[in-house]
Amino acid sequence: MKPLRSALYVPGDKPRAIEKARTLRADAIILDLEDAVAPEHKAQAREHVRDALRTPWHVPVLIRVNGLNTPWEHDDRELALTAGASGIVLPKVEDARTARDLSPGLPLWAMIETPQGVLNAPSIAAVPGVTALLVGTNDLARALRTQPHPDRTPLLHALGSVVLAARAHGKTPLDAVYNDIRDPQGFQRECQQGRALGFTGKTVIHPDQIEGANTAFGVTAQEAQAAQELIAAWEQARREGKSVATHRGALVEQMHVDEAQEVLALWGVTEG
Ligand SMILES: CC(C)(COP(=O)(O)OP(=O)(O)OC[C@H]1O[C@@H](n2cnc3c(N)ncnc32)[C@H](O)[C@@H]1OP(=O)(O)O)[C@@H](O)C(=O)NCCC(=O)NCCSC(=O)C[C@H](O)C(=O)O
Ligand SMILES: [Mg+2]
Repeated sequence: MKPLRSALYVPGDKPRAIEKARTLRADAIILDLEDAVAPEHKAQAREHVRDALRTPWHVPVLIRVNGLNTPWEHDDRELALTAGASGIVLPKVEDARTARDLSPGLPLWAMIETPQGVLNAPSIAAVPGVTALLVGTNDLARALRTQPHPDRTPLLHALGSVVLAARAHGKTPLDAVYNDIRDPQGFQRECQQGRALGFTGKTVIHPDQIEGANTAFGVTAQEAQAAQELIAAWEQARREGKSVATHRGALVEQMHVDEAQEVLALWGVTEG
C-alpha cells in the first residue's frame, strides 16, 4: 500500500524545482507540462522532464500532460509513455470515453475540474485504467463562476461528488491545491476539511505544504496505538465467541476493525 497523503506539482520548465523535488517527502510527484508551463516553454519542459526520468526517484513520478485538442497533447503523451513515468495526470477530463481512449497502459489520474467532469465523475471513475480522481478547483471555480469562500462552501457539492465517485469504484480521491503558499493556517484548515470529506490526500504546489498534508492525511502515534487497542479488544471478544465488542464505551464491529487495520497499514508504510 503506497501512501498518497501529498502529491507535489512541480513545474516542468523549472529544472531547479525538479531537482529540489528529489529531496522532498511528498508521497508522489507530478511533473507538470500543463498550466504551470507557459506555451513558449512547453518543448523545453518536455526535455527537462525526460531528463528527470532518466534517473530513479524515491516515490512515484507522474506527468501532467496537456489536454485534448491542445497543440502539445501528442508530444506530451509520447513522452509520458516512453520516458518511464509512473502514470499520467490528464487535465480537464469530461467523460469516460476520453479517459478510456487515453488510458495508455499506465495508471491514469483523471483531473475533475469542469462542470461536465463533475457530472460524469462516476463514469470516469469506472474506467479501469483510472486509478485516481484529482480535483482542480482553480479551473472548476472559474467555470462555475463561484466566489472564493474560506470553507469552500460553493465547491462542497463538487468535492463530495468526486469522493463519492472515486470511493464507489475503489479509486483514490485527491483534494485540490491551496493557492496561498504563505498561509499555513489556511492550508492546514483546508487539509483537515479534505480529510473529513474523505479524500486520501492533497495535491500541493510548494515544499512548505508537504509536511502539513502528510500530517493531516497521515496517522499519528496515538491513532496507531488506539487502533491496536481496538483490534485487541475485538480479538478478545471473538475468542469469547461474541459477534460484536465494545471498546472505550463504543460499539466495535468488523468494519471498525477493518478501519483500524487500514490505520495501522498507513502507519506502517509512513512511520514504520
Ligand atoms: C508558487 C511558486 C511559483 C512559488 O515559487 P518560489 O517563489 O520559487 O517559491 P520559494 O522561493 O518559496 O521556493 C523555495 C524553494 O522551493 C522550491 N520550490 C518552490 N516550488 C516548488 C515546487 N512546486 N516543486 C519543487 N520545488 C519548489 C524553490 O525552487 C526553492 O528552492 P531552492 O532553489 O532550493 O531555494 C512555486 O511554488 C510553484 O511554481 N509551484 C507550483 C505551481 C504549479 O505547479 N501550478 C500548477 C498546479 S496547480 C493547478 O493548476 C491545479 C488544478 O489544475 C486546478 O485547476 O486547480
Ligand atoms: Mg486546472
